[in-house]
Amino acid sequence: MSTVIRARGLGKKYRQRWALQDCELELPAGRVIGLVGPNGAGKSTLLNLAAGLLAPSSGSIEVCGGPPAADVAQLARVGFVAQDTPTYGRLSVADHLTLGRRLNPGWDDAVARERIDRLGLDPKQRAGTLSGGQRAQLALTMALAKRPELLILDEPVASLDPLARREFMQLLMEAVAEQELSVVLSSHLVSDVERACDYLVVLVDSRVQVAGDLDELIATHHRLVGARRDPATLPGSQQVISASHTDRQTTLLVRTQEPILDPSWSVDGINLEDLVLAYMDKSAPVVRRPRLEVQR
Ligand SMILES: Nc1ncnc2c1ncn2[C@@H]1O[C@H](COP(=O)(O)OP(=O)(O)OP(=O)(O)O)[C@@H](O)[C@H]1O
Repeated sequence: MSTVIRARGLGKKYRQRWALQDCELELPAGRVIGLVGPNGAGKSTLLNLAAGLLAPSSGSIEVCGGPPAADVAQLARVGFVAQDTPTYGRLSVADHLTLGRRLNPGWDDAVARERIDRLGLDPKQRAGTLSGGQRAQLALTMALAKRPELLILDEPVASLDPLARREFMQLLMEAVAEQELSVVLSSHLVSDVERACDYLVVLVDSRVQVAGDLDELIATHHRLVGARRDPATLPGSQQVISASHTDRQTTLLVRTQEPILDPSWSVDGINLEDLVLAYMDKSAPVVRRPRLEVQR
């Protein structure tokens, strides 16, 4: 398995406050990786470090085998769409493609034109007069036409309506099917991750809580419901991620590779939303639990 992003003890501090801490990641190439977490968790910070727009305060990060944005070749390997899907308001759609062609050695003009055509964008229209959804699509088209090895998307659909969001994700998934591409996509919408991603990283309060293959994570996490019990009495092979109790009943979310044989538990599978919320719960004090949007 080759690695597209490798972080070792990575941290970023703004003045006295850590936005990202002790980050250890080994993200596999050729996957669509969902980076999920509540507002302020550190997602943009991690993605900006990966894009080379920020320098680490501690540790190191490697992208596509080298330091981010270290030279022209490294810059060409990575396509980045920042959170506000930036475009040049006074330039037309066609001007954007000309700019892309001049700035990027591996630019694929056929891909860019075909996508603009398919999206029904008028090449003469200024980017400043496009709708939010069209601007996001233009930014994605620019990033894809670079033919990057890694595409980094920072909450690309956050400001889009559900239809524009779906169209954006559709275009992305088509591109992933057509090009050999690794994608890291941040979102606080579980539904986007569910639809698009096959690998998950959950980031809460500046720390990575869990990272892994999505199917494997879902298969190894279970909800246990039974008579009230101290979670500390569970076998060592069962890691308790979250626990809640009533007077008589205990509900746990546990991670284990092994079958749960204790007949006193009723055992259920979980979905992605349960998984993400459990890891948020695990890291957050009850009084200030972070918010995660679950939109369908
Ligand atoms: N330039 C900056 N100066 C000071 N603090 C910053 C700066 N950028 C981010 N932060 C802080 O770092 C923390 C992480 O921010 P970051 O933008 O990485 O989170 P996020 O998970 O992307 O949030 P969101 O989902 O709201 O975009 C937050 O507490 C934020 O206030």
